[in-house]
Amino acid sequence: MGNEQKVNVAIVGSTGYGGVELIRLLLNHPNVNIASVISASSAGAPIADGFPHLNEIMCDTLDGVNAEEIRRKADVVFTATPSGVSGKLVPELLDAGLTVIDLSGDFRIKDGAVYTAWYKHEAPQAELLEEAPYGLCELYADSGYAQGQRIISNPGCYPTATLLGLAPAVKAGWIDPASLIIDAKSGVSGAGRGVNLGVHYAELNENFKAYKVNKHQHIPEIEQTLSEVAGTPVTVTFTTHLMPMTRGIMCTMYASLTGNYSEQDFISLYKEHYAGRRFVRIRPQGQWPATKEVFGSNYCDIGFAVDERTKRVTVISVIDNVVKGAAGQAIQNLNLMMGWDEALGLQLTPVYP
Ligand SMILES: NC(=O)C1=CN([C@@H]2O[C@H](COP(=O)(O)OP(=O)(O)OC[C@H]3O[C@@H](n4cnc5c(N)ncnc54)[C@H](OP(=O)(O)O)[C@@H]3O)[C@@H](O)[C@H]2O)C=CC1
Ligand SMILES: CC(=O)N[C@@H](CCC(=O)OP(=O)(O)O)C(=O)O
Repeated sequence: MGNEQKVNVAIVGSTGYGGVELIRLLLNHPNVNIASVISASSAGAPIADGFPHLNEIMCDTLDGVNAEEIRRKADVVFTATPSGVSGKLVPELLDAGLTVIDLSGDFRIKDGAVYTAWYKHEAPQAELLEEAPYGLCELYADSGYAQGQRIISNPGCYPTATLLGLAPAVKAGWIDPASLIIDAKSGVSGAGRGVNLGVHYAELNENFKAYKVNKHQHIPEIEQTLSEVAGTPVTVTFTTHLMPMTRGIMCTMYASLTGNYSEQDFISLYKEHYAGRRFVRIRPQGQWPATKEVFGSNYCDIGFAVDERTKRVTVISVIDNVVKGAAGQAIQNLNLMMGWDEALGLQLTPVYP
């Protein structure tokens, strides 16, 4: 495809971890031209000044945040901006005629009051919350949710790993939705590029800590989708931990079985549920995924253990938070929105070792 036929995209928040990963992935996307990389704080500087790994790969200068200027250069814009920022910026971008894929939490929760209760700031307008489909590709692609949309809300990193790991069993009625416990761990890049004491090297190295216990903003996002899948309100116990590693999320999830289902039954159920979905890989019996096995890729790997003694199943789900949990899934959403193969630009083998 010649450059003139490619879709021109812009990235707001291109100096953050999500934005810079979008750059890495989109540079290899056959149908996309990165027309503008945008920064609120460093406009005018060459992007490679702050990111020397882009030297001689990307010579662009950072643009400022101006909806009309973005529209002059691009058709689609990724907003890899903090929650609260996206909620205010996205309406301006839509008014300028742009199509938006938002990576923040601002458009995921469909009830504005619930959003405000968890995120502690005002929700975007209700019409936009309703308009923006929740882009969890493997759960909704068959409904054609993305095609023709002018805004898609990209799921959160923890919800992606959790929902892909639990939805098929909840939908099949094999686990009691009242019994769900999710023990989640993330690498520190999940907290973004900003510096604070909690992510300081000396605080995190050789350490492992829980945070936001029962207060994490991803709880309502997880409950919203599981309730929809179960057809009944679902609440979850969800505990997040920080791991001394850069990338990766592992969710270890526990649920009570509603019948005598074996590990092999779970493997068959999930393989059927995700048939044709290339980014979900179901592990064979007795094999549980590790974060390194998806590092740098758009895969979500899932494994199971059934405990006949306790009548519970343990589901283990891993993703790379920056790829499947953010930039990779956002590109998957772009592909679906454009009617392209969902894997375009995303056929990445995990980095190993
Ligand atoms: N990191 C991850 O693993 C994941 C992140 N997300 C979500 O994606 C979004 C981006 O996350 P991440 O990249 O990690 O965050 P970072 O903190 O690394 O980057 C955020 C970027 O937003 C830009 N920004 C801040 N304020 C404004 C503003 N007022 N207007 C325009 N741009 C602004 C900043 O750059 P500058 O000042 O140069 O403009 C910065 O580059 C967040 O909403 C996050 O919650 C979702 C899933 C996973
Ligand atoms: C390790 C770490 O701090 N992770 C972040 C994930 C934030 C995120 O992705 O935020 P939204 O999806 O809500 O936009 C956290 O736990 O808050």
